[in-house]
Formats: sequence, C-alpha cells, structure tokens
Amino acid sequence: MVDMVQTQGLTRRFGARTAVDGVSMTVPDQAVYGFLGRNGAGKTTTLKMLLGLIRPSAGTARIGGVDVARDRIAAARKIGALLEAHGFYGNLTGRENLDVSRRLLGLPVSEIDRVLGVVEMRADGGRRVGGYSLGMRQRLGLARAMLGAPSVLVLDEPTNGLDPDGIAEMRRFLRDPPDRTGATVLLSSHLLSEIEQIATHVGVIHQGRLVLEGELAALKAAEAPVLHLRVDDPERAATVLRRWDLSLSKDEVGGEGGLAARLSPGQTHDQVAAEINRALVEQGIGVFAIGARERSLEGLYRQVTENAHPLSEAA
Ligand SMILES: Nc1ncnc2c1ncn2[C@@H]1O[C@H](COP(=O)(O)OP(=O)(O)OP(=O)(O)O)[C@@H](O)[C@H]1O
Repeated sequence: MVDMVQTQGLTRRFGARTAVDGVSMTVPDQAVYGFLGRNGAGKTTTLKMLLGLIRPSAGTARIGGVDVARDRIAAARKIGALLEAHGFYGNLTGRENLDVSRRLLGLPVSEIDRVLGVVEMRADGGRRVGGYSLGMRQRLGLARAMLGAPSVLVLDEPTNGLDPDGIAEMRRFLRDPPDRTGATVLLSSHLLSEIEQIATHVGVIHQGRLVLEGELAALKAAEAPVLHLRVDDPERAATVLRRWDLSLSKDEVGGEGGLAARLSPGQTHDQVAAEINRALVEQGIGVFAIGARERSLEGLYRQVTENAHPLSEAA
C-alpha cells in the first residue's frame, strides 16, 4: 500500500533560522495523523511544503507517491487543505463561497451539496458567511477542503480558537473521516488531548525535528509504565526507592507529597508497587496512594520533547 504522505529529509531555512530540520515523516493510507508540536515548532511550514506553497531548502515530499517539487499540480489534486486564514467572502453565502472554489477546480455543482452534507451544513449553506460563528466557518473550511474528494486532507490547527461546543463538533467530523470521505487526514495541533482523542497515528515535531512518530496505540503500549505515589515524606521515600531501577520525579498532580516513578523495561507495576509499598511502610513512611498511571500521549510527548533529540539517535 502506498503511504499517502511521505517526506525525506524535508528542510526549510528562513535566513539563518532552520524552521524545519530534516523531517522524514510517513502518513499511512486512511490514517488520522496528528502532527503535534508547540507554537513555532515547524508544523505550518511543513504543511505548506506538502501543499507546494513554499519550497523546501532540502529534501522531498510525496503525496500519494507524487513528488511535490516535480509535479506540483498532480500532487495538489490529491490534497484538500484547511489553513488558518480562511479567505471566505463574508458577503457571499456558504454555498456561493464553495462555488468559487468548485469552479476553479472544475467540479460538478453536485459537489457543493455533497460536502455541505458531510459537515452537516446544508441548512446553513444559504446564509451569508459574515453571519457565521467561527465554528461554522471552520466547518465550511473543512467542506471546502473536501471538494473533489481529495485522498489527503491537510488541516492546520482545525480547532484553534473554537469554543468547547465547536471543538466537540469538529472532533466529530475529524474522528471518522475515512468513513465519511475515504480520505487520509493530516492535522496539526498543539493540543495533546485533541490529538489523543482523534488520531490513529502521531508525529511530534520539536524545534523543527521529528522526534517521535508512529501508531498511537503502539507507542502508548511501548511506553514504560509510571507508578504514581503520594507519601508523607517524599524525600525519605525517594532514598528508599533508590533500591529499584526507577527514574523518579516529583509529581504534585494528585496533591502534595507526590512522586512519579518510571519503571524500567521488564518490570511489572503490580510487583514493583507491592515491593515498594512494603519497603516504605517498613521505614515508617506513610503511603497515601500508590498506583499505575494510565499511559498517555502527554507522557510520551514529555519524554521526547524534554530529551529534545530524535529518538532514532537515542535508540
Ligand atoms: N516566512 C517566514 N520567515 C521567517 N521565519 C519564519 C517564516 N515562517 C515561519 N518562520 C519561523 O519558522 C519557525 C516555525 O514556524 P511555523 O509557523 O512552522 O511553526 P508552527 O509549529 O506552525 O507554529 P504555530 O502553531 O505558531 O503556527 C518559527 O520560528 C517561525 O518564526
């Protein structure tokens, strides 16, 4: 099966600044790929290179097997995009705005109803966009990206600025697009929880470099489990815990006296938790809570962005 998006060493410099640094990413067919990174990490620049809107300083990008630099038009035909600036005409209706794009793309009129239906906006299509909420504009943007049923949808921060209802709606449309549209989705976000709820695959970009990539479930399963403890004397507890091969950190999420202990490969948390609990109690340390912390994208993200070097080099 052809990977829908594939880049090799994709790099973009702006003067002395390297915004995107040797990114090799792979988005499998039918994936909902969450492209994560904090503001300024290089997400938008990467997406613009995929769309052929800016040229890479080095490296290549392929969309459905087509090299963007060699055949920009053929690659562009395979992609629909929702970027941050919408560029809708406020005095035209939703339908009329879509019609502008439809004509440019040379598509039949029936496409408008189809895409409005996908984002459940047929009833509002006749209203002026100037009167739309931000959430509705965003959905119209998604509808426009779907014109012509491209095989890849590229969405830059699609939930940015939306209220909780708008976010929930957008999530509903993004979670199952392969079912709705047959498209592979690549969406960027700086919100871990958003990506965790929507994505099947993730890529994390940090300071221009791709520091983690893979299927979300597999990445989570491979993450070392973390035990969370809350005790009355965390300093003495930390000394006791040195007997085990754990990496310890402070964790005040559940209240004061919290410790997070990351297990090493091969350790099972039930066994370690029982041993630790016994040792702490023997030392007269009060244990308020001890248990496994659910594996999360946040844990993975922190690991790779704090280390700040690509996993491939760390491995
Ligand atoms: N046209 C440009 N000229 C100079 N520097 C730029 C240009 N575009 C982006 N940059 C720089 O490249 C880096 C990456 O920017 P980019 O917009 O790709 O980040 P991002 O991850 O999309 O962040 P955000 O979520 O804030 O959009 C930033 O440091 C930014 O200042």
